[in-house]
This record gives sequence, structure tokens and C-alpha cells, in this order.
Amino acid sequence: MTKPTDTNRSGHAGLDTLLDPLTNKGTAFSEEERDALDLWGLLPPHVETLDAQLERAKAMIAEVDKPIEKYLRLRDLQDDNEVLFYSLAADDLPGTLPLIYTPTVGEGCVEFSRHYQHPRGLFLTIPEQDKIPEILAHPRFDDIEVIVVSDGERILGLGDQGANGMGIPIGKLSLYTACGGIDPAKTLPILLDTGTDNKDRRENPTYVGWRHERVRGDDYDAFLDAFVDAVKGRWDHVLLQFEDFAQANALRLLNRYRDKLCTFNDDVQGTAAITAGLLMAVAKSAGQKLGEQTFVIFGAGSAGCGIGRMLVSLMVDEGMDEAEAYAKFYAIDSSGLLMDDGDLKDFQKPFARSADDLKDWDMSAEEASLLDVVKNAEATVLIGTSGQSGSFTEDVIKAMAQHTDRPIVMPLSNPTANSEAAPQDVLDWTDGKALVATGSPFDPVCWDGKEYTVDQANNAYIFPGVGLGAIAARAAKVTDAMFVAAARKLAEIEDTNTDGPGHFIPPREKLREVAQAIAEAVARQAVSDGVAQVDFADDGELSKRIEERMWKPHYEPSQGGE
Ligand SMILES: O=C([O-])CC(=O)C(=O)O
Ligand SMILES: [Mg+2]
Repeated sequence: MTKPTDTNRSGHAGLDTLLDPLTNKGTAFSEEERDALDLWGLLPPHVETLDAQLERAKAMIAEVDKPIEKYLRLRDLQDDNEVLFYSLAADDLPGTLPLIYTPTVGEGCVEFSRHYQHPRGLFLTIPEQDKIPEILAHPRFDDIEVIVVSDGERILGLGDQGANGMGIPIGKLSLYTACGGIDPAKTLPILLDTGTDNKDRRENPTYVGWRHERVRGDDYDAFLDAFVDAVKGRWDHVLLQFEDFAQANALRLLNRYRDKLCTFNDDVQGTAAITAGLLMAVAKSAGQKLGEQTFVIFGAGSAGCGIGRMLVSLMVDEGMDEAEAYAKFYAIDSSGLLMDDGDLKDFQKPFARSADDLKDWDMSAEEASLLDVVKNAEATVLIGTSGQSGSFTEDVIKAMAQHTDRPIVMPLSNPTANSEAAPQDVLDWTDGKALVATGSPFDPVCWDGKEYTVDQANNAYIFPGVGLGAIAARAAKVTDAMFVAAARKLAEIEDTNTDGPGHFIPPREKLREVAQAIAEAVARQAVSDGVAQVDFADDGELSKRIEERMWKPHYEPSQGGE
């Protein structure tokens, strides 16, 4: 954490210490440290404690109103002094998360170029492909443990943002530290700039990315291969998380690399695990099995089908036949209900229905709207991964409530403005019967004179713990069973209740405890899957090693001072 910089940017050692957010303590440098580090004159004279700095930082964030303004101030703080930034995040995790992460990070990406100032992470571009190994070789990156990488093509539900997508790896890694306790010095955000097909971005004079249409096909694949090879060659062990790649690449790249290194795709696997974990907790609280539900997935892309696949494997664990489990699903993509005679991607095929399944319906598959599917299928669970704001209409939700006492409604699309429905509406339309969990944060809802917070079924509940567990075990790869273990653990943690919209997963305040508990389950699973590359004498040692490696924001004595 207090590793001196080796870049000597200014030729003035004291200034270099202050310019590096990993070493800078600002006004908290003691007089002894100011002596030892050649800081006199570079700082105002008053020495502050971390607590006093924190109070000032909180006031600075509070004095601006708009979330994006708060986000920009927080990002500045992060680029100035990481200990102070993470102290602020720890001070109020539920309040800080929607600013440094979903939903505000979405606006942060849209606005990224206009506000670009400080270096953070790495931009690797197609024209400079040959330089990747050399760029990664810098000694500053020797201790990296977690990389989050995006090519910016599917940023939340906001589509292609090109190089502006860098906001996502930065935001995800902030959560790795704030929730998963990964030392910020060991995290590295990477944006693979392969161009952008977003003309507005490309032609905008402020755009900081490569002004080129997206490179696709063999050249794209060669670039990705060169990147992954360089990562493998650079570190003995590192976790590589893929984030916000377009559907055409997400699952394809996951399958290409998943056996080659410790890697996962958060949108496919993390989203599946949080959704499955929450649904397991719902089923448990109702004394039911998952297999008793009928699921409609609205948005049958890689994330939606990833959710379905994980639910199927849990139903199979419950003793159900696999084909019978797939038959519990009706999946809809932008072309409509998935049918076995349609033009489907491989990952969609197991969810396809046959004409025979629809023989009692009053309309053909092509004609069937979401409302028709929900009615005819008698859906009990409705999952939204479509990115289509407001697509769970009053009719759709009311239709669910007609055939089930407690419809389960999960509008998971992000950011908040892309949510398929607002939780308050869902409760109002169903006379308070619906159980609701969203992907993005929403204000509390009111029902029957009482206020309730809404569970946020966001992958923030999963990836920090999976990553921490995978690193602690030095997992050679991330198995599906490790995600299942994460989902099962999540379903166990919180005392559930079905009041109002229902409450099945821990509140955001507890995300750090959640990550720790999930990390233990994941590391244990890595051991039993034979992919762990370290030994733990017993379960107690595994827990202890995970707890010990969780970084907390604090100033370490710098050379020569306290
Ligand atoms: O970032 C989030 O809030 C969840 C996520 O991965 C996405 O929507 O792509
Ligand atoms: Mg994502």
C-alpha cells in the first residue's frame, strides 16, 4: 500500500508521494513523515487525522446535489487519496454504492470523455496490440491480483460506450475493495479499446477513445488472445473478470478462456448467481422447491440464459430431470418467444419451446406478447434482463397476480432508468401481493402505511466474494460449482421475510460480511473441485486466511514517520 513510486514523475520525491493516490495521505502526513519524505512546503502546515479528513470529504460530497456531481467528486478523491476514498465508502456503504457504482456509474461512463483527467488503469488499443506485454510488464503492476476488463460494448443497459466504458472496470474494482477487501494496490482496471460503433461518441470532439469503428471477427479475436496470453504470461496468478461485453462475445469469450486461467464473466455468471441465490431464499421461505415455479425470462441474452442455466442446475440438484427443469422456462428475446424452429444461438436452444407446447394458446408464437406468454404459461416468476425500461406493464403484472398468490417479479436491468418496472408500481398493481427485487437501487416502497426497502438483486452481492475466494485459493480456474456455492451461501445468510415486497438477501450495509462468507464457500468449493493451488489445513484456517487478507482503509506509517 505504501510502496514508494518508482516512476519519479517530477524528479521531486516528495511530490511523487503526493501525486500517487496509493501513497498520498495529504494533510495526514505527520511532521516526522514530512521530514523523511521531503514534503515540507508541499502541504499546508496543519496536520489532520484521517477522521478529520473524512469529515471534510463528506461535507465536500454533501454540498453538491446531483449524483453525477457527487460521482465526479468521489472519483477525484479516489485519484487523490485511496485510503480516504475507501474510508468514506466504508462510512456509508449503502449511500456511497449508488454513486460509485450502479446507477450513477452509467452516467459517469456516458460523460467519461468530457470529464477525463487522471490516469487510472490501462487503455489497451488495437493499433498498439504489440505493446501489451511491455505495458503490463511495469513493476508497478507486480502485485496485481484482480483485473476487471471491458471492451465497452454493452455498458449496463446503455449500449456501446467505447473507451468511455472504463468507468465500469473502475467502479467494479472499487467494490472489490470496499466489499471484498482487495487491497486497491492489487487491482487493475483495463479497457480494451477496439473502437466503437456509437457514432455519437466517435464523432464527438471530446471523445478520448480510438476514433474507429469496432474491429470484429478474426482481428478482434487475435487482439483478445494477445491480451489474455499477455495476462497469463505476466502474473503467476491473477483473477480476470470480464465485464459488459456485448452478447455476441460474452459467452463465447467465457468458453474460450475459462479453462485457461482464473476468469469469469460477471454479467453471465454473477447475475445468474445473485438471481438464483435470491430465488432459492424465496423458495425456502415459502417451504417450496425451485422446480415448483414457472419462469418467464424477458431478455433471453447471455445474462438471461445464464440465469436460466443456473436455476436448471439447482433444480437438477433438487432431484429434477434436466429436460423437465428446462421445461419450466419460457424465454423471450428481441425476436419473441424462443421456439425450437427459430434461428437460435446455442445457449438459447435448451430453452426453446415446441409448437406442441403452445397448442392450447389462442395465438402463434410469433404473435405472442409478453402478456400472452405470462398468461398462458401461468408464470410465477418474471425475470427482466432486457434493458427495456417499463416493459413489465400493469397488464403483465396483474396477469401474474391472477394465477399465483405471490408473483415474484425481478426487473434486473440496469441502470435504474432501464428497469423493466418500478417496485412501487408492481406492489400497487398487485395489491401488495408481489415479491420484488430489482437490479438497480430504488427508493423504499410504501405499502399498507409501512415503508420497506427493496432487495437489490445486483451482482455486487456475488463478484467480490467469488473473486476473494478464488484469489485466496489461487484457483486455477473458476468452476460453475464455485458460483453455485456462492448462490447457496447467499440464500442462507439472511433471515428472510415476506412482508411488503419481501426481504431475502442481506441489506447493502452488510456487503462486506456477505463477500467474506461467500469467499469462504467459494474457496472451499475450489478445494473440493481440485482447482485450488494452495492447501488449507482445515476449514478454520481457510476462514482465517480469508479474513486476514481483507484490506481495510487505514494509513500505514510511511518511511520515517507514524
Ligand atoms: O453493474 C451492475 O450494476 C450490474 C451489471 O454487471 C450490469 O448491469 O452490467
Ligand atoms: Mg456488468
